[in-house]
Amino acid sequence: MPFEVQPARQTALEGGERGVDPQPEMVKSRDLLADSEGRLSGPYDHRPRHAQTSASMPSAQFKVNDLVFLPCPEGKAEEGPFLSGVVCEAPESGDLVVKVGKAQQRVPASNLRRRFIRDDGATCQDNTALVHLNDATILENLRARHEADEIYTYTASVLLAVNPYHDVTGLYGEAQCARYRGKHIGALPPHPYAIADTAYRALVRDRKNQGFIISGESGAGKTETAKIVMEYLGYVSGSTNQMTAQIQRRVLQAQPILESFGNAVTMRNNNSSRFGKYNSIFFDEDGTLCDASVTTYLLESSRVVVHAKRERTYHCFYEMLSGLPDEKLKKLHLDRAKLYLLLANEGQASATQEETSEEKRFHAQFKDLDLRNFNRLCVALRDVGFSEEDIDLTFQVLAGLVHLGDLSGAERDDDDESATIQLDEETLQKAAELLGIDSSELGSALRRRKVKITRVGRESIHEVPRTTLQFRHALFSLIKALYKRLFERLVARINGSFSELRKPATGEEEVERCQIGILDIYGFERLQRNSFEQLCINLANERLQQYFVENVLTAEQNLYRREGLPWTGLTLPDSTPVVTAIACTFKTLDEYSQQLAKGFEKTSDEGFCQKTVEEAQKDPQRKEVLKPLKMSNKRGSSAGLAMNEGFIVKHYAGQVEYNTKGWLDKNNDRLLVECEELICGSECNFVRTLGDDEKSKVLFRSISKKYSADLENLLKTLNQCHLHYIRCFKPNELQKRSIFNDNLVLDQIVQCGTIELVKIMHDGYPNRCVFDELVSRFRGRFPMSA
Ligand SMILES: Nc1ncnc2c1ncn2[C@@H]1O[C@H](COP(=O)(O)OP(=O)(O)OP(=O)(O)O)[C@@H](O)[C@H]1O
Repeated sequence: MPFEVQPARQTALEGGERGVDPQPEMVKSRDLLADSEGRLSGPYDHRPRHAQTSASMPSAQFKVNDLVFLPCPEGKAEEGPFLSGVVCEAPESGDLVVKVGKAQQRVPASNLRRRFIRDDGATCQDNTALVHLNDATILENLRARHEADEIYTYTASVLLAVNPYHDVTGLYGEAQCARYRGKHIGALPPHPYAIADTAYRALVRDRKNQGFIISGESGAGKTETAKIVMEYLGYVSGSTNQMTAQIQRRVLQAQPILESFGNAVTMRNNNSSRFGKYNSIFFDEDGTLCDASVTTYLLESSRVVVHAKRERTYHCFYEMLSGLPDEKLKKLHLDRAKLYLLLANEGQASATQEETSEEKRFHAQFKDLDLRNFNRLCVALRDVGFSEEDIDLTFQVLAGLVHLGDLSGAERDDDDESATIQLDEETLQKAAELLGIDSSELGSALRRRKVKITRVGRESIHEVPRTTLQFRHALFSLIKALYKRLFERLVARINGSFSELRKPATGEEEVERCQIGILDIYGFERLQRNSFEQLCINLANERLQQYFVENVLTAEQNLYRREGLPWTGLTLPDSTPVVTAIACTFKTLDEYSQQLAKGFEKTSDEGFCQKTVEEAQKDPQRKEVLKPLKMSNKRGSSAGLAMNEGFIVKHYAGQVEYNTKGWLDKNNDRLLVECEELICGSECNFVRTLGDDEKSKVLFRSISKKYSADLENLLKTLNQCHLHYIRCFKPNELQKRSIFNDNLVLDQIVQCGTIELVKIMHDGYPNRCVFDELVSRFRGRFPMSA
């Protein structure tokens, strides 16, 4: 190499015996981590060193008084995954004796992890700077930082964020943005502002697209972190003119709209995003914000009609009921105090008085928040350019859906083939009026279905009563389709509002723009009942995890090999078998959904499930990751499912049991023809535009195919960006501050590949620069002769 890049400063750890430090207690931590000028080593700021990262160490490597972690004995998991102790006896071979509290126990060396306590009690801002690197010390570091409200920690270039579940004073805002502006990573405590600043400077300097992948479980803090990043980008890109200021405001104001319509209270998060989103912010050649857009992915539309106990449907419904003034509610025939079926949990149609009171109490806790968020939503809608009429129409459609939902408790005497469903006429009228649909046509479409009968070569259409199940299916499909399209309409309006602000074309060539994309996508899900939506969500997580492995971990190892560095390599997780298994599952699902749409009576969810499992078992790779349900008894699996009602997928983040009931239908984007005709024929312009009047009367349009294609497009977009990763962690399931559940966090650390990342970054060369880039940046400073 003609120009050698010096690794960063050497630390005192360097050069010691591999993995053997001087007696930790006797060495000042400052000595260990300081360079020759006494500066503490921080992120990107240490030479490669080879600490032990795995638990398996020979006993000879331990000495008496060494601090260690040992795994918590089985059955005591609630105490956390590790116990801390100190070595009291270290024979050359055989088990060591470790003191834990007052007790002593014999432990094989391979079960021990080394521990180190700094004299000053300081934590590490970058996990790669930990003296001993293993899962237990990373966990300890994150816990100590979380306790001190230092919620951000680097792992080389990846930012880890542990949700504080409260507003940490002084952490954000303009003064903090100003502090981070123009500073190198590591100059200040870890922060999303620092990563955002790095991305922005790289965009301006190198004219290269930048991307943020923000990942983590539900409730880990992805959406909040995405907003923090956007806030910083808005700040740093300045508001030099009115248009920029307006775009900035709209980018930020789009978020409450998306949250009201796309987020809901779930068991894991009171503000859970039930869709994925990719926010793109465009900058012109001077780094001024000039445009923005948002792309959304697969809204969980089933939540509009069913949600579990102690969960809610989308916020906007409750916000509307809490916030609309009385006279507007009256016009929409809504009663603030009523518990509507759409807004209550699944069992409400037949709930006892006690259950209804409990449900009301559950909803009451969100009342004030709903009211505040209603006002926030209205301000945001106006800021983004919605007229008062548009806002009223949006609530009108929501109210129409609420009344439609109230029809869902209707029953029919299914023993009498000629009987039709008994619908409450007043409710039907209210729904029809608000949606601009003729109430008798609405009633008729819900009560009867059209059947094509061919006799002696002649086709005729007959109407037959729907069974209770068929009625509910038609009603729910109508509600889901209208809500999903309303959501898509809002997203389109938000995007349209950015283009309205864009500079009018001057006839000159469009300026070259670069973008920063921020991906906030639903985290891995393993619920009590996992359906089609969870498989889609988990596929996205598999693909993104694989992307991370390939683009960060594998790329890093390849670079070391190319540069001729001594590197033994790590075995990295490979998502390919799971991704292939899901792709094959979707293919089979499409075949079956298509057949169902065409009216093949024998096509069933069970048939699809059976074929999926059978096909997987024939393929040596797929059968390792997609398995039949484990039957705990003859009747069903542990979750009570029968053999052909589901399957198990072994994801990188754990094993998930999927329930395949209803998938053939869920996978079809086309609405029943009778219901589609109602929307397209509405007297209300706004509702009519929500119709899908595709002329080709195809009966099936695959949701899984569209979703997979969207996902691949997203990955292509990410491929064109320089990526920055933020991994969010959830410290407890209770959504409470100051609780750090070690087991829960350790699971997340392991699942997201942090251990491998730390190992690679720590043992490798965290500072590097491509030779050509270096030359071009510093050319001006070289002597003429160079
Ligand atoms: N940096 C933060 N500061 C304060 N509170 C936070 C922060 N990050 C998250 N929270 C709290 O945690 C809650 C959940 O965060 P968020 O909605 O961002 O999670 P998520 O990962 O996007 O979840 P989901 O996948 O369910 O949408 C927030 O409503 C907020 O109360």
